[in-house]
Amino acid sequence: MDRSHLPPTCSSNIYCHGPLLDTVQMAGLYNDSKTFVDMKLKLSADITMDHFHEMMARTGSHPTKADIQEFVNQNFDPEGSEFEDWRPTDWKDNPAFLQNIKDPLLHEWAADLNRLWLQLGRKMKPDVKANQDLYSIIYVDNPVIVPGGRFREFYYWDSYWIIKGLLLSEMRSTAKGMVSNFMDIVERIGFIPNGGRIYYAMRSQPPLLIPMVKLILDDMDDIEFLRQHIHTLDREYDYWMTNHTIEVNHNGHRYTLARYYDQSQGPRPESYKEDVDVARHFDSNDKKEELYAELKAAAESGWDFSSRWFILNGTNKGNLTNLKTRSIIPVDLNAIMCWNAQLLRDFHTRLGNVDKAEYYRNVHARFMDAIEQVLWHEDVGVWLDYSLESGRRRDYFYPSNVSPLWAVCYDQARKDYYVNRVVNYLDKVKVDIFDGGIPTTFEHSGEQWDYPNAWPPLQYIVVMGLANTGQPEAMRLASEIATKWVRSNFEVWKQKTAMLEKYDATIFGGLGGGGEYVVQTGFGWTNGVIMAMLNRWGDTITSADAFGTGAAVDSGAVYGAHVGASGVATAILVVLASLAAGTLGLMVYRKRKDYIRVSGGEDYKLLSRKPYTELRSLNGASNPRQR
Ligand SMILES: OC[C@H]1O[C@H](O[C@H]2O[C@H](CO)[C@@H](O)[C@H](O)[C@H]2O)[C@H](O)[C@@H](O)[C@@H]1O
Repeated sequence: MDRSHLPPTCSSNIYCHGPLLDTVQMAGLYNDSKTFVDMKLKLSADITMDHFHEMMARTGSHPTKADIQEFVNQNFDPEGSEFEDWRPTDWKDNPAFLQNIKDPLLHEWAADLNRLWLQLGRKMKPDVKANQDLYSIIYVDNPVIVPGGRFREFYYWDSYWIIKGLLLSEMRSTAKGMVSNFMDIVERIGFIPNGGRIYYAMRSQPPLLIPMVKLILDDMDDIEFLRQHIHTLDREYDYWMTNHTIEVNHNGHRYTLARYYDQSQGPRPESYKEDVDVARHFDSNDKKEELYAELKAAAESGWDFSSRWFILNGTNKGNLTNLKTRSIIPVDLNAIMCWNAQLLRDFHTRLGNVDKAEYYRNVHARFMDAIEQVLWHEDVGVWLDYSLESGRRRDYFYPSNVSPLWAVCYDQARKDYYVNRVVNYLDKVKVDIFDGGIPTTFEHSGEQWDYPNAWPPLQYIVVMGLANTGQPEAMRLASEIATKWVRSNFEVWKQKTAMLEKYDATIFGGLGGGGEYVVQTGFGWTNGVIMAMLNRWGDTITSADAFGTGAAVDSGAVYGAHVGASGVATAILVVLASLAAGTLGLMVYRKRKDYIRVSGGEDYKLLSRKPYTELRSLNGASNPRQR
């Protein structure tokens, strides 16, 4: 397909396309390509371009790395220059959900996580609004909680779990402010970009704004907020229906289903060199542009990158040159679209908009049917992604295969049947054999959304999807997975005093890795997911099993086994052992709290006795020139 008529990733000839971006990014000045595109211009874009042309003329268009570094130093301020100090005014140190957590170590940890919001808040300087052209950050009125590390701006789908956590922390005005920002952005841009930077403005991320509003309404029941923004929610949904759906012919019927897509030219500015290097594999400009589109569509999915989007001879083998994201119908995106339609139906019903409610009832029914007919597989007992290339299912394990449970997009009249089949499926693929959580896939490609990495949002989708069915076997499995996840995250916290964006499913307390940047700390969605799990299972999860090992065995199961085998005396011993381990652990844990680790680009650095307030400035100093 000819893509030459498409716009660049944004109009800025500094941050999104053109010779300056190409020259600086291809010089590889920084360990992380995102560093440069997050820097602030010292002077206007025009003057900066003049300086760039002068530098090119002076060097005969062959500048050395030192020339380019000098040009950047003279014309740009470091990344992070857009923020001013901000302490969330609604933060409190003892939100009620902490009382649900019985284990003393986990209780203390949850209080620490609550404190982490103070490090992850970002408020823009007024100058960003006045001089937007000098910045790549997209101006928003209200402060936001960011994921952390290199992710200094809002991220669309991350915000769902961040808001979940904020509401547990009773930071209602921060949570509502973030949702208000999104409403404003939909009105200004027409949809929500992948993240809060102009270089993300031609692609989105999994559409979770409508579920975010549901979180807000469940917490505050603010019908006026809903009334004020309902048209914006309609608009966001329309954007996805218009730009991301496709007709699928299946068994003689036509179904409308959603996929990730891209409508821009060029590499991702924030990973420019990485994309250009992969594109060298292709000889024509058209083929390179096709690759860039697949890379950007994969980034839109939130799973950047994964063998989930590889198609090679009909399989999921291969590498980034085999990306075919746009040719795959993903279960989770369609489950979310279906869920959104149901939520919009409910919202309009509450507001008395009968016609709109009826419209969304129809949309929801069509998604339910399409998901059932095209994505559900009776013989496998689960939903599977679908390849538009082959017209066949992709029978590979992904946690997203069970996302219709989370989104409640299956026939409720046959709930027990679906839930039993899905529990059997999870049993068959042995999701429970991993010590550190559920892996993203079973493919070891080296990409970050592949084996052995385990990601917080995926654990949440599986766990809450199972738990919310109310079916005993599903709830037992949910509590088992949640216990394992909490303990493994806690193990990392004990070792590094850090929450990570991803972990290693195969190792209890293992760190995630792979992909194109080092594992990041912070971390917005990780904190939100742990808080949600502790809130729900805090009365039963213990930080270690009865033997104090923290091994990935559900404590309830261990307790039950002992009661069955040796009677009440053993049970009492087990409980006493747990309490002793908890108290001892708390003492050790308190001692360790003098240390904080941050990701400093290459690896963890131990920074002894740094108070939390310094963490933010340390995180902001990831520019090598500043170290
Ligand atoms: O810079 C590379 C990519 O980084 C982001 O992706 C990862 O972090 C996001 C923030 O936590 C998360 O939403 C995403 O699922 C991760 O894979 C960014 O979203 C990508 O667009 C970007 O290319």
